[in-house]
Amino acid sequence: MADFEGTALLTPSEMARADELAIGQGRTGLALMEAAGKAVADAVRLNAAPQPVVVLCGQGNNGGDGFVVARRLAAAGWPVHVAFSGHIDALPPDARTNAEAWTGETLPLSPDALAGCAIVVDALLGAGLSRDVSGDMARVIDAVNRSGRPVFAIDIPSGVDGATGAVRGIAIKADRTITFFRKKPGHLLLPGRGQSGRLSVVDIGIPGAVLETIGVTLRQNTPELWSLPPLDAGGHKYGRGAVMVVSGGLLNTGAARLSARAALRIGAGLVTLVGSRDALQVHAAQVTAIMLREAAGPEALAEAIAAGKIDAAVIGPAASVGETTREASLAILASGVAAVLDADALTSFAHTPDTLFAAIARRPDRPVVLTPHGGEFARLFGRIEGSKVDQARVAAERSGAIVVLKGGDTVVAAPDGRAVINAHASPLLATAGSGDVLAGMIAGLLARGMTGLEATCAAVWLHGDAALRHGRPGLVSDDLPDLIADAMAAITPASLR
Ligand SMILES: NC(=O)C1=CN([C@@H]2O[C@H](COP(=O)(O)OP(=O)(O)OC[C@H]3O[C@@H](n4cnc5c(N)ncnc54)[C@H](O)[C@@H]3O)[C@@H](O)[C@H]2O)[C@@H](O)CC1
Ligand SMILES: Nc1ncnc2c1ncn2[C@@H]1O[C@H](COP(=O)(O)OP(=O)(O)O)[C@@H](O)[C@H]1O
Ligand SMILES: [K+]
Repeated sequence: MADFEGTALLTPSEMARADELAIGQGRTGLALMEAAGKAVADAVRLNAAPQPVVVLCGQGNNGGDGFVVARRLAAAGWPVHVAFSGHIDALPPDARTNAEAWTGETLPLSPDALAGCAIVVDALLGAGLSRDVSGDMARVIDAVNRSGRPVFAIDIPSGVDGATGAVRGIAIKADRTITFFRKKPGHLLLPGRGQSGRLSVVDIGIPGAVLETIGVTLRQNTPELWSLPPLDAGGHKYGRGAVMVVSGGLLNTGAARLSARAALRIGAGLVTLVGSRDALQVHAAQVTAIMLREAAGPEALAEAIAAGKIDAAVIGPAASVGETTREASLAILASGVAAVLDADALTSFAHTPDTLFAAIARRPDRPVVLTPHGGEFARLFGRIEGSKVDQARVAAERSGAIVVLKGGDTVVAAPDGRAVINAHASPLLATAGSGDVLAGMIAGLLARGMTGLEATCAAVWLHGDAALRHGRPGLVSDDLPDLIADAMAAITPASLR
């Protein structure tokens, strides 16, 4: 995976380390704080003509940034007051310096401090959030959220956990969040993403090189992380890879067909639906470019894989839960082709996850991708503590597979600990069958020869992009495969299409 550092996500403790490293290289904490406060003050000033602002300052360096914002807005002629409860003496040194430099009005931190202000700057809590918000601070946050006034959050909306995106008790609902150096997982994971509003990242003078020392393993999913394989002028369909999708039975064929259409659209050279004769008769009435092959039972599947020179297989969409799907999944895994296990294939191993993980471990040379939504994840992996990123990472390590923990904040994790958060998606995807499309897209890119993590991240991003392209209500999963072409075109230079 390309190492594009702009996509790096830093947990609050990694950010503190970045801060330390920058200070070790000659920056001062005070200069970083000044740059942070300036960036926020500039964002407020760009937004509107001067109007009354309240800056809510907490007891740490986030509050220190707030005092810088207050000073700078006041110097620019804006009416500003600060709301702060606590002892200036108890502030960390840089925050204290800035609190002492503030010569304007300071009110106690309470909902009354909002009176008469048109804009709120939230500098209550940032990376130092360490417990649930309660008491006076909770009351102020509640009053801000009810006030309807525009809120600029410094670093992260107060009350949102920067590592997990969780709301700790209560959190500011910001219109804009200005963070420093790099985004934090809590800006992308839900519900934190929803609390952050429009997010901007500003450079405050921390050198990018510190990322190498920190050893970042979490990134945001963007096209900078992967590239689609170029088409070869002399290429033929076999060179673009063959995908097999295992069909459900007579009355459950639609899901596999969605996967197959998606695999073909994303560029696999050949796609074959395999299943029982009666299921194939239904498919035959629906598909044209997709091929059909009768194969019932694990031996027949293995033969179909060999005969079709299959590169990647999908099993799970409406496959039915139980012995048949379990055995078919094991046959696919034993064959050594790249495999995407979705939906019923995952649930079929709910009581025997170790059988699945052992089958994956037997052929470590090829990628296996598991694509559970939250329910399927819990059935297969049980309860795992921590953030969505932590959970996906533990599951990937335990299973030896790339795990796609789906939802509005899909996390992709690899067994080696690399993980990616996807925020490029639309809630329109919460519709029956959209996961089946994703499974087919991943398989299509695996068949085209992309590595496991790159294929998976690319498919997740393009899947989200396809839904965003629909651009209006009423998306059904049948629409998605046909939107993939435009999604791919938008990131492919014309010369390579
Ligand atoms: N790391 C960096 O590179 C930089 C950090 N800066 C700012 O510094 C912030 C981090 O500063 P700090 O580490 O001092 O942390 P914070 O300012 O986020 O807060 C720490 C303080 O809040 C208290 N606290 C924690 N949870 C609480 C809760 N639920 N209710 C009430 N009080 C609570 C803690 O006891 C501590 O006193 C960043 O978010 C950013 O805004 C900037 O000044 C620029 C540079
Ligand atoms: N609110 C949401 N915002 C963005 N994407 C979503 C949202 N809800 C679901 N999705 C995506 O839609 C797909 C749904 O997959 P899944 O739950 O397996 O559905 P199905 O089994 O019906 O195909 C996943 O890719 C998931 O990440
Ligand atoms: K904040």
